[in-house]
Amino acid sequence: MIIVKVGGSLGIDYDALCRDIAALYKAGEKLILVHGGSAETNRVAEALGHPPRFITSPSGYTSRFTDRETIEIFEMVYCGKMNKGIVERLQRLGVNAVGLSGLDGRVFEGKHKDSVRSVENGKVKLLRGDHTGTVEKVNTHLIELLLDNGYLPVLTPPASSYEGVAINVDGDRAAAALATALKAHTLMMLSNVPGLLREYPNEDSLIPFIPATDVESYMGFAQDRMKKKVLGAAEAVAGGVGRVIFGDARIENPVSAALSGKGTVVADKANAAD
Ligand SMILES: Nc1ncnc2c1ncn2[C@@H]1O[C@H](COP(=O)(O)OP(=O)(O)OP(=O)(O)O)[C@@H](O)[C@H]1O
Repeated sequence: MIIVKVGGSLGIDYDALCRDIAALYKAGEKLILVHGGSAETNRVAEALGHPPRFITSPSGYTSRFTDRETIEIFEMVYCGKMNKGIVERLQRLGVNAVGLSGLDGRVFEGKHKDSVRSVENGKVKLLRGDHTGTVEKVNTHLIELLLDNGYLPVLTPPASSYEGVAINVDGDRAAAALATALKAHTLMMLSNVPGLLREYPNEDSLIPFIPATDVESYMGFAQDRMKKKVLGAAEAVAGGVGRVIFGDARIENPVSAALSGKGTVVADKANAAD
């Protein structure tokens, strides 16, 4: 089982990604696709007159402040335009893809965090009315039903809170929780960079390998949004996933390239070249 998480940053080639996924699926590979949609959400939010607001937590993680209006815009883009765009591409390629958010069948569940701490001008502020959380539970039953019947699940945030409220969750960590729950041998996180860069944004400074026992010590190379990917990778390998690969989604055959070892591979030495 391979879990492919593709981001929503500018430059990602969804046509190339879907062609590659369709070929692998037809060759008998069991795959699940998880996707983001951040850049398009920012664009639509601006156009609707409700521009995005990003906050930095005291521990240095960046996230989107998600009030009720923002979660509705988020759903329009992630569950609507992005999810159906990918499902349509896969259907055209003859793959019976089914698009679901974490709310559907409560595939992704977690605790609703209504207030969040944000560092602004050196001061910590408490902001209320946030619709965010972290995936704590993955309900694999619906996913297994789909996989067992030949469908390819295409999943996206938001998740469901335990009370059934939509919550914005990080897609990388949701994919890590899914890979752990399904005991996937490979989780890949594809984005608009070749992998984890030692000197971001210098693309020649790619870190090719990170030992699974030592992921946290590479956290210092990741800035802003990349931190969640490194955190998700650490969670996945700690949860028993064989290897995590940070790969490039701007290229032809992005999944096959990552499978062949391109990008940053996080694994025990033994699993690195599965
Ligand atoms: N050391 C680093 N190596 C590589 N990328 C880095 C590094 N530090 C920061 N980044 C940034 O992290 C970004 C990837 O994270 P981002 O969350 O934007 O991607 P995504 O997964 O495509 O988005 P989405 O939230 O829509 O799923 C890169 O585009 C890059 O700008």
